[in-house]
Amino acid sequence: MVDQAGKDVIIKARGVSVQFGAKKILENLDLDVRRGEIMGFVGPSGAGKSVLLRTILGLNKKQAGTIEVFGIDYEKASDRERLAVERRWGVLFQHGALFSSLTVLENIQVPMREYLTLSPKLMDELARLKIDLVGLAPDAADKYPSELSGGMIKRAALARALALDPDIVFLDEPTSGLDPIGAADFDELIMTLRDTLGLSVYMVTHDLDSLFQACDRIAVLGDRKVLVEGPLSKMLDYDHPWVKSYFHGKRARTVVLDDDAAGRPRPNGAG
Ligand SMILES: Nc1ncnc2c1ncn2[C@@H]1O[C@H](COP(=O)(O)OP(=O)(O)OP(=O)(O)O)[C@@H](O)[C@H]1O
Repeated sequence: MVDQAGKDVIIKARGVSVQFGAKKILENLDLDVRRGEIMGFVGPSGAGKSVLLRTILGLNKKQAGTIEVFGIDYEKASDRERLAVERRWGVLFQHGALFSSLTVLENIQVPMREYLTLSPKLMDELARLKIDLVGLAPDAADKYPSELSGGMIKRAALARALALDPDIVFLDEPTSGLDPIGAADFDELIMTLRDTLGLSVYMVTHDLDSLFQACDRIAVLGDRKVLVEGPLSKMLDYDHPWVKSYFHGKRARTVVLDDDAAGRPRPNGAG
């Protein structure tokens, strides 16, 4: 699948509607996510960012529309096709969601046990490679989640999301709860993974720093659909009350000014 710009599209949603009882959350929503990009999803609280993510993953039912991931309509797919799709995506749910009774190494091996048939020795080796990939020290392998800092939990959860070498990872508020330095480090890691592995990243976030620094494109959810999507420069020019107040608000100005002070170029032609 390629879009009008000739880019390879790995998630294509058309006319998606989701409601709970009488409450419409998403209505006639269209979306394209391209291969190899970090796409950030923002919007007011309750706009449906998590609902959209869960709907793409097949965890919520939709009332109308189609969603194709890697060209496969997950809802209509056979068990075999579903399995093939699930092996190509990784998910980092909000708050990390590691199993507290398992070590980091064992957590990372959960998807391996579910989807692959590997020897214990090979699984250990692979899990240790993932631990290294996300920048955790080797001794993190034998620690339990309760022994880790917030930033380490996020990295361990990311290592688990990467366990099957996915083409795309879904991240739900990955930097929430991290201090600014920890959050910036996590963003750096995500960008490195995109660059080195060609990973596509679907990231729900409230973090303006992440949007300004890490995202190639942004989609704003509001009024039950994607209000606007594109690079940051497009968000900055977009005439909608919420988009304006978010991208030109006091906090956004601080991010831009901090960037200027640090002499770093702003990505995507911002400002
Ligand atoms: N399983 C469900 N049953 C009923 N209502 C739901 C369900 N899941 C979500 N909702 C409702 O859908 C709306 C959108 O929720 P969602 O969590 O997607 O918002 P969000 O944009 O992710 O918000 P936030 O930024 O606060 O995380 C909310 O009103 C929520 O109460």
